[in-house]
This record gives sequence, C-alpha cells and structure tokens, in this order.
Amino acid sequence: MSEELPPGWEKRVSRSSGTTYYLNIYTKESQWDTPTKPAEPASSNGPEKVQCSHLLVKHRDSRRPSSWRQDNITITKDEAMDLLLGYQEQIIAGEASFAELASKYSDCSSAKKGGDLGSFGRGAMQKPFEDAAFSLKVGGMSEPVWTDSGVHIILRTA
Ligand SMILES: O=C(N[C@H](Cc1nc2ccccc2[nH]1)C(=O)O)c1cc2ccccc2s1
Repeated sequence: MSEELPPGWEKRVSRSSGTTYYLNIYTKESQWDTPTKPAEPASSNGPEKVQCSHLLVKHRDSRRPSSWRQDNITITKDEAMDLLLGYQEQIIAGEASFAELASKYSDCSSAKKGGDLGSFGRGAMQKPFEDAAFSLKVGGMSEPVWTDSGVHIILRTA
C-alpha cells in the first residue's frame, strides 16, 4: 500500500537505529510519529510587539526600593513573593481583577493605569520580563518573574 504522506514531509531511515522517521522539509525538524497533517512551514519568530500589564512587588534589594506606594521599601524578597502569590491567588480565584490589584498594590508607576505598560518590542524591558511577556498568549498571565526591580506577575493583553 502506498503510504501517502501529508505534504511537506519526507520519510527517512535513521542511520543509527534503522528506524523510520519523518522530516519536515521546511523546518528540518524530525519526528518518529507518522505525520497526519501537512508540515508547518518555519514557525514565525513570534510577535514583533506585545502589550502587557504587570503587578510588581518591590523589596529592600530592588534596583529602586521606592515607589508611589512607599518611599522606602524594606520587605524581604521572600515577603515580596508571598505578597505577590497572594495577589495571584485572588486573581485566579476571580476575587479581584488584575487591574484592580495592580492599581492598589503594584510598585510600578504603571499602577496608575491598572498596570498597563503599553506595547513594547524586544529589547525594551529587562530580559526575564521580556522572555516571560513574549512567551504568553494574549490573555495569558505569567507565573512570578524576578527582575532587578522586584517580582512581577504579567498579563498579556495584546
Ligand atoms: O520601569 C518602570 N517602572 C519602574 C518599575 C518597573 N520595573 C520594571 C521591569 C520590567 C517591566 C516593568 C517594570 N516596571 C519603577 O517605577 O521603579 C516603568 C514604568 C512604566 C510606566 C508606563 C509604561 C512603561 C513603564 S516601564
């Protein structure tokens, strides 16, 4: 029986194990499983820009341990994480909106806009923040992310 492969795949035999595998001719990625749908062309490099809101909790070792909320921030990193996890729980439980809690508790000046940072491309924000933001789908919320500013949760809005 002619084994018709979906378009974009080539059947190969592994030199080491003699096992059949399949090569995506666009991305050169290989897989053991027989493909059932056309090979995806090279995946895009992701969006050029994202729009995010964030809730930042600073601590005594933050790059700038001061904010609109508190002139001199003295809590420890552990205390900052505990606070942030509490906010995250409230948001996930639907007890409060992201924007509500960011407005009240974020140590970033973006708190005035419900945490909205606007749209930004790669290279604009501290790398751990950027990597988390660009890995989110629209509507997705990150796990806590550490930067030199403190610890954040990020909501991608566009
Ligand atoms: O760096 C800022 N604020 C810092 C805190 C901070 N550190 C961050 C690190 C990554 C992303 C956002 C961040 N916000 C501060 O107030 O000490 C920004 C505030 C705003 C406000 C509006 C739009 C962009 C930005 S970036």
